[in-house]
Amino acid sequence: MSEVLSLEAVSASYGGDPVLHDVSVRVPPGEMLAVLGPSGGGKTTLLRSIAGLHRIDAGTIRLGDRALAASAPHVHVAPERRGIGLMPQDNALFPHLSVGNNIGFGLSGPWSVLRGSERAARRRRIADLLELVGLDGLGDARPQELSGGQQQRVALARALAPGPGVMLMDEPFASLDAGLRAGVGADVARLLRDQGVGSVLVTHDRKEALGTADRVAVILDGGIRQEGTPEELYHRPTSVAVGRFIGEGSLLDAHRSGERAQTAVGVVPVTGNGDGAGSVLIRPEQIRLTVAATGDFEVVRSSFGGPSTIVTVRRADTELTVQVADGVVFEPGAAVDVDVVGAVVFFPAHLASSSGSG
Ligand SMILES: Nc1ncnc2c1ncn2[C@@H]1O[C@H](COP(=O)(O)OP(=O)(O)OP(=O)(O)O)[C@@H](O)[C@H]1O
Repeated sequence: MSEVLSLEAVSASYGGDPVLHDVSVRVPPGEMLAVLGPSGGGKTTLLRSIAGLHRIDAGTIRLGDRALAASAPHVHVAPERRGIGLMPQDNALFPHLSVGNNIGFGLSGPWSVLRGSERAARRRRIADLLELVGLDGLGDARPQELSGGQQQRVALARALAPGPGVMLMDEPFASLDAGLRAGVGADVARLLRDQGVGSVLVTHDRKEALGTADRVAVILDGGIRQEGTPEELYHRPTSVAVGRFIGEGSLLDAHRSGERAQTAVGVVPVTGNGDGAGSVLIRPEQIRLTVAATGDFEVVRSSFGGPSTIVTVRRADTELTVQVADGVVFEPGAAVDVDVVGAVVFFPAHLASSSGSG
C-alpha cells in the first residue's frame, strides 16, 4: 500500500564531508517527484539515504507514520524492511533468469522451498505484473532477448512485485536512446500513478524531469533550492541558479520599478519579487525578432533544431538567445529588431548570483 514519503531536515555526509543539507520533501501516493541536479549535487546520496543504504546524520525520513530513519532518537530501519522499491540506472536484471523469475525474485524467497499453492499464487502475481507493464507472454524470455525499453519495464515490474510503499528511480532511463526515453518515462509515470505508488525520480536531464514528473525539486550543492510544478520552476524560478538550471535564457542587468524594469532591451514587464537593482531572465521563446534595416541587434548565428531554430543576436556586449519557428530564416549579419513578449522573471541583486548552477 502506498503511503506519503516525507523527509524533514535531512543531512548526510561521507567521512565528515557534508553532502546533503537540510533536505525536506514530501511525496504523496501516486505522485512523481523528480530530483533534478548537476553531477555531484547529492541526488544519489539522497536516494541511498531514503532506501537505507546510507545513514543520515540529522533529520527524519518517514513512510506514512513510520520513521525509517531519524537522528534523535536514533532510528535506522534496514533497507529490506523499509517497503521501498528501487529501480537502478542499469536495470540490474539477472541474465541467467527468465523475465518471470526476475520479476518473482523479490516476491517470496527461493522457488524451491515454496509449496504448491504458494507457487500458483506466485505464478499469478508474476502474470499480473507482466500484464501491468505490457509484457504479457514474455515471462519465459531472457532479459537480453528484450529491447532496452522492455528491460526497464521488467525492472519496474520486479521493483513493484513486493508491493512497495514508494518507488525510487536512479536515472532509470539514462541507458535508453533519446527516442525511446520520453515514451518509456511517460509509460512508467502513468503506471505508477495508476497504481497509486508515489515515486522519486533522480535525474540530471531537465527535459526528463519537466516532462515526466508532477513536481520537481532542484538540488544544487546538496540543498533543495526550489520545489514546485514543472511550470512553476520554469516560469517562476526564485533564483538565477534555478532559473538557468531549469532552462535556457538570457540574463540581463535590470532596474525594477513596480511591474516594469529597465533593461538593455528596453522597458519590459516583470514578475517575481523585489525591486530596484537586479537582473531578468528572458526565455528564448519570449523574444521576437524582426528583420529591419534600422534594427540595432545583429544576427550572430543560427542553429537549426527541427521544430524550432535557435538564433543568437548581439548588440555591443548584450547577447540574446532566441527561439524562432522552423522555416523562418535569420541570416548571420542581418540587422534585427528585438521585442520581449510577456512578463519576464526579475531577481533582486542578492538572488542574482548564478553560483551553484553547475
Ligand atoms: N561513497 C562515497 N564516498 C565519499 N564521497 C562520496 C561517495 N559517494 C558520493 N560522494 C560525494 O558526494 C557528493 C554527492 O555525490 P552523489 O553521487 O550523491 O551526487 P549525484 O548528484 O548523484 O551525482 P551523479 O549525477 O554524478 O551521480 C559528491 O561530491 C561525491 O563525490
